Amino acid sequence: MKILGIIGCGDLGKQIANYAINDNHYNDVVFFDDYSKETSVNGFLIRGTIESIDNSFANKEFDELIIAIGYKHLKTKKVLYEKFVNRIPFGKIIHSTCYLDPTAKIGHGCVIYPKSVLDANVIIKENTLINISCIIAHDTQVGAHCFLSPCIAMAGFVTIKEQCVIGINATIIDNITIGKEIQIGGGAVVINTISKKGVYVGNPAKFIRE
Ligand SMILES: CC(=O)SCCNC(=O)CCNC(=O)[C@H](O)C(C)(C)COP(=O)(O)OP(=O)(O)OC[C@H]1O[C@@H](n2cnc3c(N)ncnc32)[C@H](O)[C@@H]1OP(=O)(O)O
Repeated sequence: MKILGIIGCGDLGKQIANYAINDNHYNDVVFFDDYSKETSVNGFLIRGTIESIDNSFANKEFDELIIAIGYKHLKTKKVLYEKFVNRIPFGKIIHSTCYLDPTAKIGHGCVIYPKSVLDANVIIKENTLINISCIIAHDTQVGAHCFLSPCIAMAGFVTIKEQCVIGINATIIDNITIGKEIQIGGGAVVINTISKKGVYVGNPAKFIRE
């Protein structure tokens, strides 16, 4: 009996719970949430707030943790990961419909949604979420605490640093580096390395604001 603890019982938490159970990664899910007034969500117990996580783990109420906090709050997602990583094991869900080359490495706390493809030597660092149908080509690295929206295409030897948000259907050509805390808009085409923090949109992707 393996139980997943999920931080955040919103839409993202519900999706991850669905994959956890219906794709056979865990036998049960419990939630921790600071805002919900409910006692359960979709039939899964809300055990308490984030403050109750340590006690709950000590009482063996769950085995592994995953953080379901969305792209607007990646800093919080990082802070929570760092708060718990040295005392509670983080889980990982790679949906069974994904293709992963055997050389690809996925960090703890990651969730890879259905039909994504991760080719040879891809590295996904800890606590990162990859949405449906992303294509990540060989030798590309995605940093910790990132959020990749659906249908992103990344060519080979791309490096994405930590806490980046990549919008739906963005394309990133090969040998590009995207620095930390950068947001790429939906449908953008990134053809140059980007290091200044901020939001970039269009084809070719250009800076629009901090
Ligand atoms: C499963 C899921 O749902 S996962 C989530 C998927 N969602 C996404 O991928 C969302 C991606 N988000 C975007 O593309 C957003 O438009 C952002 C974050 C890039 C920008 O949002 P905002 O800061 O609110 O920008 P705003 O809407 O004010 O637009 C600013 C300017 O940039 C332009 N712009 C905004 N987004 C884009 C875009 N994706 N491509 C091209 N131009 C864009 C606007 O037309 C506007 O131009 P103007 O000043 O000439 O009128």
